[in-house]
Amino acid sequence: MIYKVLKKQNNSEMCFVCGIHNESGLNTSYYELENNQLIGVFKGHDVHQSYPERMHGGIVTALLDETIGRAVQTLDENIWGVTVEITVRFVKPVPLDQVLYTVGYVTNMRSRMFEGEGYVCNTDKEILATAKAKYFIQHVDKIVSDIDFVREQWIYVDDAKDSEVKSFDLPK
Ligand SMILES: CCCCCCCCCCCC(=O)SCCNC(=O)CCNC(=O)[C@H](O)C(C)(C)COP(=O)(O)OP(=O)(O)OC[C@H]1O[C@@H](n2cnc3c(N)ncnc32)[C@H](O)[C@@H]1OP(=O)(O)O
Repeated sequence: MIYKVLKKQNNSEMCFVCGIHNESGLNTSYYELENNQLIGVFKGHDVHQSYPERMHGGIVTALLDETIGRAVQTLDENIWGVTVEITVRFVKPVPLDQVLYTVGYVTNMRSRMFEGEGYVCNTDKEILATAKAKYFIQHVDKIVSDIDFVREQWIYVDDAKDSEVKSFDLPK
């Protein structure tokens, strides 16, 4: 299925998954899609490996955690959460040095918690890992208390290549 991009989400300064200045991180770019799903585009490198040529499962988990957690902002950009539970199924090895997608969406929204699901796939639409996760909703000033995170470290990155990113072909 092909889904149109509605909006690019911000990046952070130093988050392992989306931090633009985290040199060991994945530098993931996130786009909100027309079906309320969120897609992250990333590429792993040798610093992210477990066995040679495959991404570490903990890093795959971090990707899915962040992607599902961010997906809530496709519904309301002022909702922030912290993860309380995540379950991951590693379906196939996640390769390094190739562009891959991580997709997340909310499945259940309540007043203090939300739940969601997600997956990692390759550009041939093969699913490599899936996850379900649960988040506790908190005000961003409570999650990050010593700085104004949104004002100081939540950054819109206007990458030249973004204007070419108009849609994604996904498995579901
Ligand atoms: C930078 C880029 C950003 C990018 C954008 C954002 C993307 C986010 C994705 C990444 C997020 C992370 O990795 S966050 C990092 C990992 N996660 C964390 O650090 C969370 C650490 N845990 C905590 O801070 C705490 O446990 C809290 C805040 C979640 C809850 O503590 P608390 O406030 O003391 O409250 P507590 O009484 O324990 O629980 C409150 C209620 O929630 C329920 N509850 C608690 N845990 C669970 C649970 N697993 N499953 C069911 N229910 C639960 C309790 O039963 C209780 O219900 P009742 O009895 O009141 O009914």
